[in-house]
Amino acid sequence: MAAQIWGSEKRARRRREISAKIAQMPELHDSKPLPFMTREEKIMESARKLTILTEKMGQIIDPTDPAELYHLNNEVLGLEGNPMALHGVMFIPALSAQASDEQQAKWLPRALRREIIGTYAQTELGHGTNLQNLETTATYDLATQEFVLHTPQITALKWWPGNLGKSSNYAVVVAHMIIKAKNYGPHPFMVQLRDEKTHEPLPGITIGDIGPKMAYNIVDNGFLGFNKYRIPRTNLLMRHTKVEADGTYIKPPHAKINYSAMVHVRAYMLTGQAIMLASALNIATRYSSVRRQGQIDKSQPEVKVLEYQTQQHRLFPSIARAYAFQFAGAETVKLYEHVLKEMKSGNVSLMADLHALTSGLKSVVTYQTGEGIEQARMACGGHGYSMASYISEIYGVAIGGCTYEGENMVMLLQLARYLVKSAALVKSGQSSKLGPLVAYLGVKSEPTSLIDRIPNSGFTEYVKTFQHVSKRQTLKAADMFFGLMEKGEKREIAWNKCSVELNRASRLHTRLFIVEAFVRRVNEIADIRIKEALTDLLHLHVNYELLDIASYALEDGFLSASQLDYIRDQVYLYLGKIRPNAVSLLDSWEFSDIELRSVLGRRDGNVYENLFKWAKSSPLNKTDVLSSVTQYLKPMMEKARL
Ligand SMILES: CC/C=C\C/C=C\C/C=C\C/C=C\C/C=C\C/C=C/C(=O)SCCNC(=O)CCNC(=O)[C@H](O)C(C)(C)COP(=O)(O)OP(=O)(O)OC[C@H]1O[C@@H](n2cnc3c(N)ncnc32)[C@H](O)[C@@H]1OP(=O)(O)O
Ligand SMILES: Cc1cc2nc3c(=O)[nH]c(=O)nc-3n(C[C@H](O)[C@H](O)[C@H](O)COP(=O)(O)OP(=O)(O)OC[C@H]3O[C@@H](n4cnc5c(N)ncnc54)[C@H](O)[C@@H]3O)c2cc1C
Repeated sequence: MAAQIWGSEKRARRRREISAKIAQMPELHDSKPLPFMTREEKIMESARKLTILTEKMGQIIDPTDPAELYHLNNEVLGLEGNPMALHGVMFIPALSAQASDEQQAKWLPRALRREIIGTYAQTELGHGTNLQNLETTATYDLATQEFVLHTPQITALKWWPGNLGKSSNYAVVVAHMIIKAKNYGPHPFMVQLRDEKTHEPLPGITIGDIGPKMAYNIVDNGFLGFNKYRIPRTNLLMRHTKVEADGTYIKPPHAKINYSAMVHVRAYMLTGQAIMLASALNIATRYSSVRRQGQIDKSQPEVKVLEYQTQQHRLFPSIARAYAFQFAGAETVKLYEHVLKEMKSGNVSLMADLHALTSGLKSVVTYQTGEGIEQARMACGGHGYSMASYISEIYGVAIGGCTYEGENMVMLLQLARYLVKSAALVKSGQSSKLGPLVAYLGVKSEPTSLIDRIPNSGFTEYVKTFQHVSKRQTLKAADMFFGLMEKGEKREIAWNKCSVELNRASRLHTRLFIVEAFVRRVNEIADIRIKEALTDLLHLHVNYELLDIASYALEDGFLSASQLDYIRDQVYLYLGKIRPNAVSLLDSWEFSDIELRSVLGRRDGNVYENLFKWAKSSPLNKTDVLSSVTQYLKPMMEKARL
């Protein structure tokens, strides 16, 4: 199963080898539990381990393999981030995709050797989503052949970029490029921020940390201001766009090609989210198979809480989602790598499809991951609320994904643009022009769903039902939009008035893609036992998801009430079938105790002993009487007794 999850036998084996090596290297372990550290201590601890990793990485992993690097990061540095999180996730990808060969030769080897630390500075205090209204300017000075970076007012301060505050000395900075008083829109520039020897900010740069966040606090998200700060013309990233010495602007082959670093993260973060969801579920499911509370049959002893149907219903559909996201994520990364290769050689024809797909997936996956992790936390009762479970930290980090790389509502609306264009093709009889991901919009469906009507139809009728509701909602939202415009409404106003319906269409389309990715994977599996276990999980997935969106299929009578009862019964049937495999389905992700960082979810299952040991090690318990008591509470009580 691990081979299915991680993509191959080899990958699963390598993960085990890497975990085993790390287990033997105490210098790479947390020196004490992270929840007992201050933010400063965590940052220090992370930098310590990061430095050792830079020295020893080659002994543990193949540093050119992103999957091995990601696993190493998760084990050693953990999901709360590290001082170079953005260096690998955005800085290097931005340089790789957007710098010219000459620029790459100059900067990439230095970045890869970690001679310099970089980040991606785009968002500002006043604007994140609306890139067209960013305020930082890069004005070309023809006389010196330099760009002058400037922050005209407080709202133009860069705000949020990870590791910008304290760790990075370089950044890819996005600024509006102005040449001879003409604004060419946002463009990426390579900018040195700090002196390479002293790490002091360079003159003209104001920089710092934005303060503690809901989670992800090892990362020093930062602010940055420029006071007429000059960089050479050749620091504009020039793979696709060029500015010649005389100020001549050569435009890129696609207007949004400079957005590729964002698409990179959107494509890769899906499996990252799946891992966080599976981690939380692993903790909760292990704990639920140890925790005994109450009886189902009063004549019998107390049961493991995992025997309760409500507990299974809380956890198992999310287990199915974690697998589904992992499989959909693997497909998306493949597509991304393909499009990136094409893009580098000038073929931009697939960019719109990739953008639409990643925008939808990013939104649905992060939202459902958040839901699933929070349910996992509640499924642990009181102990879920303790940092000993570590689930609240996992939640805090994962939920950030709903906001970063494009706020979810906004990204759903990006997919909706693509769906509306596709709907227009269908309506004008040009269905043959539809891309493969939306081809179903042009296919006529049966008048009613055939779920429960055709024996042994596998998952076909489910997929057709998802296609039907997605198509119907897309066409309905598009009709609403076109209708408003026909009535004379301005395009943007009409769009806003339909945006809730449009986003519903985007979610349904994305959920269809996820279901199809799961079906595709299960169909490929040769090992009969693995296929059986994943088929059960897929049954739960399609029935649970369909029940969740049933109103769309009921409103036009595509599903009947009796079919809905059948679907509901299937959910209950598969909850029971999955119960014996539940812990194994999560243990198959092979998270080590080091990586999971959960006292509650340790592999040994000694929950109570581990919790008591953990509580005793709390810094508050170093002394029996705290100074808060001697200084305040004791005098208060004494005064009251007089
Ligand atoms: C094995 C694993 C290995 C590695 C692991 C890697 C990753 C680990 C996982 C997780 C990451 C962990 C930690 C990182 C944590 C945080 C990092 C966070 C970073 C950031 O947040 S960076 C800042 C991100 N900011 C945004 O995302 C801003 C969002 N806004 C936008 O993107 C745009 O403004 C928006 C909304 C798309 C609109 O753009 P614009 O106004 O310019 O365009 P229009 O709306 O007018 O649209 C015009 C047209 O262009 C199309 N389009 C837009 N974007 C794209 C694109 N990217 N590609 C192609 N086409 C695009 C759009 O659809 C329109 O087309 P149309 O006219 O409809 O045809
Ligand atoms: C943990 C974390 C890490 C980050 N890391 C980085 C980084 O490394 N580099 C970087 O540059 N940035 C980073 N960011 C910033 C992040 O990319 C932005 O916060 C994000 O893009 C959302 O933009 P915003 O904050 O401007 O939200 P806003 O756009 O102000 O969103 C506020 C509300 O307005 C709604 N809204 C906005 N526009 C529209 C619209 N057109 N239609 C409908 N609704 C709309 C949104 O849906 C939301 O409900 C990070 C953020 C976080 C939380």
